[in-house]
Amino acid sequence: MSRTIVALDFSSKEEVVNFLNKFDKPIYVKIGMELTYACGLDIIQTVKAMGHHIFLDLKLHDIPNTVKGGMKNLANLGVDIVNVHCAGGIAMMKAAVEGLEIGANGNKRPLCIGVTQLTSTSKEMMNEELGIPGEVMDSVIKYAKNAKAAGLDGVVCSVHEAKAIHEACGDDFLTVTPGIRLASDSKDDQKRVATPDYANEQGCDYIVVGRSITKSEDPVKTYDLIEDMMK
Ligand SMILES: O=c1ccn([C@@H]2O[C@H](COP(=O)(O)O)[C@@H](O)[C@H]2O)c(=O)[nH]1
Repeated sequence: MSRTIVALDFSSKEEVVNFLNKFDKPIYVKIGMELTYACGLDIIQTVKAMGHHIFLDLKLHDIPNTVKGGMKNLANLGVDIVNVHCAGGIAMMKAAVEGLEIGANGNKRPLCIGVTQLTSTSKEMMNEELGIPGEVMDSVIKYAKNAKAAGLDGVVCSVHEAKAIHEACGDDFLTVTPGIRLASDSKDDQKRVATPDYANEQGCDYIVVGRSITKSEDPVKTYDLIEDMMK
């Protein structure tokens, strides 16, 4: 299966269908808050009917009981991955997994991963604005270990932390890495960025790519180029 997850950060079903119609094979896509808030969860069935794999990126972050209830209702949508913010703590992450297991009712549950430090967070921002001292790496590793202790299947992190996470949490603990840019791209709002070849070198399990593909002149060509770099 493809290790490139394309972020469908669009605001209408029409844009999504036009974009996906360019591809002649199933791909892995990410449905986040922009698309969900515009189209509702029904968009999942539209994308699934086209044969694509789905990472539902709603980043749940609330008290444990609320996250458990939320996950119970996300478990049966047929998506492959869901997520929470690790900042919600171990009890909240455990509740997320419990909710998924209840909702899946004996069927295979979606994988659940935790967002560590957002790839738009720099060391300066983390230290000064968020009040978390030290290196981003240390905070990310702490969150990853908590996620593993809570029974999560992996984390969202930047490429720069993926290798250390595998060392700390094991090779089968998933690292899903956004903040991917081609050498010629601008960084936009992302801070901890890397190229697809570097992601591959660092052993990232999946990369998440949005604008570099969706805003490219030829999205399929750019997708294929990125996929080649991940081989
Ligand atoms: O730490 C994170 C967590 C999630 N994202 C999401 O990934 C894509 C990246 O899009 P680009 O256009 O390639 O920057 C986007 O949907 C984010 O919500 C992230 O970037 N960083």
